[in-house]
Amino acid sequence: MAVTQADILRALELVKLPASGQSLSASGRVANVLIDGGKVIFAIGIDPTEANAMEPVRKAAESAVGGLPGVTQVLVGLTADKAPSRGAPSPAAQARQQAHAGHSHGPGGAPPKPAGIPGVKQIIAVASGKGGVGKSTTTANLAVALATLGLKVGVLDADIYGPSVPKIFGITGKPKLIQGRTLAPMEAYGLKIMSIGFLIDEETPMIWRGPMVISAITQMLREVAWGELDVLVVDMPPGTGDAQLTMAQQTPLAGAVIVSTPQDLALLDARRGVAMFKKVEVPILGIVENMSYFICPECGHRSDIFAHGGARHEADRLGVPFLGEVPLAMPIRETSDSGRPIVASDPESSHAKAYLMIARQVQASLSGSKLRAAPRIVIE
Ligand SMILES: Nc1ncnc2c1ncn2[C@@H]1O[C@H](COP(=O)(O)OP(=O)(O)OP(=O)(O)O)[C@@H](O)[C@H]1O
Repeated sequence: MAVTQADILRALELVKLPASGQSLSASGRVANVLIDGGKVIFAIGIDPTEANAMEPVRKAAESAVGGLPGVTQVLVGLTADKAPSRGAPSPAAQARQQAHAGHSHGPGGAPPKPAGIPGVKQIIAVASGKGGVGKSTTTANLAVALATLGLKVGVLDADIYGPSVPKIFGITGKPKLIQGRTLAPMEAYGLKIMSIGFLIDEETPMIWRGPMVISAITQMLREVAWGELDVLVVDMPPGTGDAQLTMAQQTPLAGAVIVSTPQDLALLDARRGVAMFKKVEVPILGIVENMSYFICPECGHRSDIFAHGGARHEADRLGVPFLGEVPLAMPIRETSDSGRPIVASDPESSHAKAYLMIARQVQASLSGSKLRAAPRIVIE
């Protein structure tokens, strides 16, 4: 007999919340229950600050529901997309409201910063205000370029909506479990690589991917044997919604690179991206203008099809560094889509040199910044 929502809630009565001892079913935190034959997927609503404390609850919920007759697979995610049922809005929602209202955090109101990853010196995010602007291509080439400069580099593909890093690096297969829950990262071009694409199957419904962000990012950051890294480059999900904000809050970021194309609409989204990171007090390392101008593959002629230079202008306006421009060029697309990022496969090309210039600037600003310090809490 197929499992029902009532069966699931009954099983979750046995799972207790650490602080109150209340049962998970009674807490009203269980949301987005999807039942597909023997497959059960649901989310547990939390404040982003509770992510670590609620991880054991998530695991207990998974095993409680996994024990029900007829259940073959269970996926449970912690989500801050939905405010928990305690009346107060989640910090993610508060931050978003403040972003709209143009307020900064009040006294003591800065969100607590997550702990760093042992062995990983600095973590940077590559983000974009909207999809399809070349964020993953930039992540991959920037990572190879940073390695070319002599750094030990890892790449974490946290783009829950379209994990494309495995394809860009030509990686197939699954990472190996090396101890308990710890995964060995995959390797390519001297980089350590982990992707959300290795952890969720392609059929996971889109609507459920947002709620997965906290548990997915926690797992990929803390349950992967990264070893010693100078820099871990995180390919963020595109956009500036709650999922992205939560991820920016939950990751101990030293800074963020924003990728934009030169069109006005993309720049508007890039501005939102800058605002999002500023809101959670992550320094903006700079803006990259991708697909800045077009190089004709036949004659090498350059055309500024989108009136290039918009991102440089926008960076000036926002008072953040402009890191450089990358042309819309066939070899970039071909190498990226065939698993050989151009900085690795044609390091002497002008395109690879554009990424190297960006990497040099990123390295320079990182060497001037340590991992984010804990926030200063002011009590007035
Ligand atoms: N500078 C460039 N020149 C030519 N093609 C490019 C360039 N940058 C990216 N592309 C191509 O554009 C497509 C989208 O790029 P990519 O996947 O990097 O974007 P994205 O912003 O990460 O997208 P998504 O939001 O879907 O994750 C890919 O086919 C990629 O090869």
